[in-house]
Amino acid sequence: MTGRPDAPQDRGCVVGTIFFILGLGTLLPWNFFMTASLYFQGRLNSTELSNGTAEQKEYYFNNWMTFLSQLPLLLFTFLNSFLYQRISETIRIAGSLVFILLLFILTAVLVKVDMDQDLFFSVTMATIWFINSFGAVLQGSLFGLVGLLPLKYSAVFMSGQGLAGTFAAIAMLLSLASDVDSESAALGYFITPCVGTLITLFSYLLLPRLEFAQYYLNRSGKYEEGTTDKLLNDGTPVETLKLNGHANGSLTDVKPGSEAEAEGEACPGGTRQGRDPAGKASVLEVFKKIWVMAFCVTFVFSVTLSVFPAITVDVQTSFPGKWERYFIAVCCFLVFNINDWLGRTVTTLIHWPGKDSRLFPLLVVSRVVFVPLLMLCNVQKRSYLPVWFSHDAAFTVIMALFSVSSGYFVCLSMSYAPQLVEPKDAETAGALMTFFLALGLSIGGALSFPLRRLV
Ligand SMILES: O=c1[nH]cnc2c1ncn2[C@@H]1O[C@H](CO)[C@@H](O)[C@H]1O
Repeated sequence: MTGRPDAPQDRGCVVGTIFFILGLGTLLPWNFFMTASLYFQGRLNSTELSNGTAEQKEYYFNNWMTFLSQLPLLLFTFLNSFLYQRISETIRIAGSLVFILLLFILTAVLVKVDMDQDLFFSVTMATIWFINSFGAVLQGSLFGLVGLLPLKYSAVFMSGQGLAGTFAAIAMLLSLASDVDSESAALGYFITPCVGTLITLFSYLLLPRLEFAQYYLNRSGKYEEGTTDKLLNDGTPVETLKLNGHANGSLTDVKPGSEAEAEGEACPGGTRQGRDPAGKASVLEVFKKIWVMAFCVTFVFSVTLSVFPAITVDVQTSFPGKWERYFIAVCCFLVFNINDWLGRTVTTLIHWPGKDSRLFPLLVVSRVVFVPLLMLCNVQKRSYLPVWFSHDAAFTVIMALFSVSSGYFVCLSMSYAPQLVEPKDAETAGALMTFFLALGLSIGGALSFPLRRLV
């Protein structure tokens, strides 16, 4: 670690905490929305009387939800990689958060509104599409932003994302244990993300006021054109950190200079560079430098989503009785999310294998063994495969290793990628990696259908 004499410190880890909240805030809403799928299905599957005969219409809610969440995620993370420079970062991030907030308020209000099933289905599907479109722009932009900070911050951001899943799993468990009706549970599932999104929005707006964030986030010159570029482009330490105002005025009153000691971590490229849009590498050039990490994140998520949750939710406990009710919530969702979070969080301390190591992609590919291992657990109903691991403990151990490794390798891939390019291209690298993350989620989700049939 090389100290930089002119780098301000992240006093009290405020910037770290903000990025943790931003991570949490990007995934919390959608995780809660998915947890409420029983409420949606309950509203859609009640029997309706039409032409005098009772009729139950099949909406294939889960399939549509998967499709209409993955498609905009792929589309908008892809578009964001190319177009992010054309729309100001504040608009992309704050704007997405505001729309996500409004969509959740709408969903919460609809809990209390009686509605024709077809209309309810259409409104819900449109909501799913828009939440994920804005979520994609939000994530792509934040991964770009966090790539400009030292490596540790990517890990902190992803750790926040991991905690979102754990919260959703705990909420699921609480609602199971407390026997609340599906309407009240749904209200809780939609109001919590409203509050979460508001906190996230305020945290984001605080960022430009912090010296540490200004120092790193302005290195790419995203807040200003012209003068600062020339000031910073020569790569020599700058005594006075002179920053222009944010394009929309939110970055002002920067205290000149920094008396702080080095934060203890080097910035990605070691030299400060200003932003010169014309000097940025093309998306293809950036891809050529980060393709190994892009492959890794895609592969890790493809393996993870190919069995979780589609196959693991069908595992049955070897201890019938009261435990049966909680088994999936605990051993599938809680175990996955806690360990996924742990795996992400340790990368704030451990970075092994290194970003150029061949062992890294090798370990990522070797995670494929978890697919047969989980298929050989007590998945019911099954047609072809034998049960090798019928005991709950065996399933839990396999799940724990599967999810720790998922979180660990995803987090390292996402953190390493911006370090493989010049600082001016770190934002493009982060945005592009978000697309590959989404690609992994989609490939995994698609593979889960044939794999489930193979069990
Ligand atoms: O939109 C997303 N962005 C980033 N990670 C996601 C997203 N959706 C799901 N996961 C991640 O996929 C794994 C299984 O659910 C979890 O690690 C979760 O955090």
